[in-house]
Amino acid sequence: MATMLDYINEEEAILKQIMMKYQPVAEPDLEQLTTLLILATGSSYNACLAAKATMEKIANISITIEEPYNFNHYGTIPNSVDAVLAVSQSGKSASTIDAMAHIKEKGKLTIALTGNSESPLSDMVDYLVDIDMGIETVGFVTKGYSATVLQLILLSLTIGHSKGIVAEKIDFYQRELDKVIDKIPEIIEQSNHFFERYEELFKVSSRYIAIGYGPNWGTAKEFETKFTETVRQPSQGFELEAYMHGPYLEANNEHILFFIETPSVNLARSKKLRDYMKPYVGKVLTITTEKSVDEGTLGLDINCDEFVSQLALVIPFQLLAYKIATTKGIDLNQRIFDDFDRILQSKI
Ligand SMILES: O=P(O)(O)OC[C@H]1O[C@](O)(CO)[C@@H](O)[C@@H]1O
Repeated sequence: MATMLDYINEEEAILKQIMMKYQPVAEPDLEQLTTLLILATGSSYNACLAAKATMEKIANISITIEEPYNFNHYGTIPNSVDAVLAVSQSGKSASTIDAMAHIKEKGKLTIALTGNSESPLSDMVDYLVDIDMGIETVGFVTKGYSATVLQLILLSLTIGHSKGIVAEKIDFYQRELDKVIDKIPEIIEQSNHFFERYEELFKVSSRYIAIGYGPNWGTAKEFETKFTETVRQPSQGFELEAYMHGPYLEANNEHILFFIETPSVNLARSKKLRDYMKPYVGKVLTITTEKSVDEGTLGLDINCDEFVSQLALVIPFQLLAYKIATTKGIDLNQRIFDDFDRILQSKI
């Protein structure tokens, strides 16, 4: 039976294959695109949040991401929206399918990004992008998450190309993406060592928090989803400034705080919060694309653009989720809440 770890180890090959196949083609449908509404839930929502700032920057577009169920019941589509993109790795999330069926009637350009070309989503839309990540049988998705982030960034390169955005920008991002993908095996190894260093602490910890900014707000939210699904103890991901508006008041010595950092105008603010919080929590750990400066830092040492750093920085959290769950004695192959989908029908 394939495990989460098997899929984490496949990420480099899958992402490389996606990069190799990618050709920026000008799509007439995407030429006028300036405002995009995205519908996605769970890890797919987090992947969209992680890709949002990068897509906006590359393609000169503005993006809003909505939870499909809420949007379907309470949302409205502003006239300014040019296209609606549904993202679902399995293609089976009922809320995403239902919302898209309604949107179809509104006459907007519809796009789907899914790993399931047999899904009803695929037939429904004007423009289909295959996540092209092969099979992932483990519900706690890892390679599918990373492939979704990459495909979203590549979609923005296609949009940018269709809008006539200069080729240098496309070349630059393709090179940056290749650089990060090449580093994946090393990141997995570094993350393993980091886990071993803190295994005894992780084994007994009961509250986990991750704080990120920009594209890594999405990484923090994916940490939250992954830890909740696997470690099954209170875990929350916050945007840097949002943590300072209430959540810090909960801090105590049972908390492990992960700071997700990469060079940015926001780095100094993250460091300031990190230094402030240190005496009030059990442990402050940093996961950064920079070099390690102390034992509490997992420094990936990748000199990459902030807008592709989310592809690197999520991998330690995927690995830690698997390893911490395992060291706590959780058997991730053992299905739980087996009747959930039958009763709640959140997946078709
Ligand atoms: O991307 P999909 O297939 O729509 O799934 C969304 C989410 O649903 C779940 O499978 C269960 O809620 C999550 O693990 C996943 O992130």
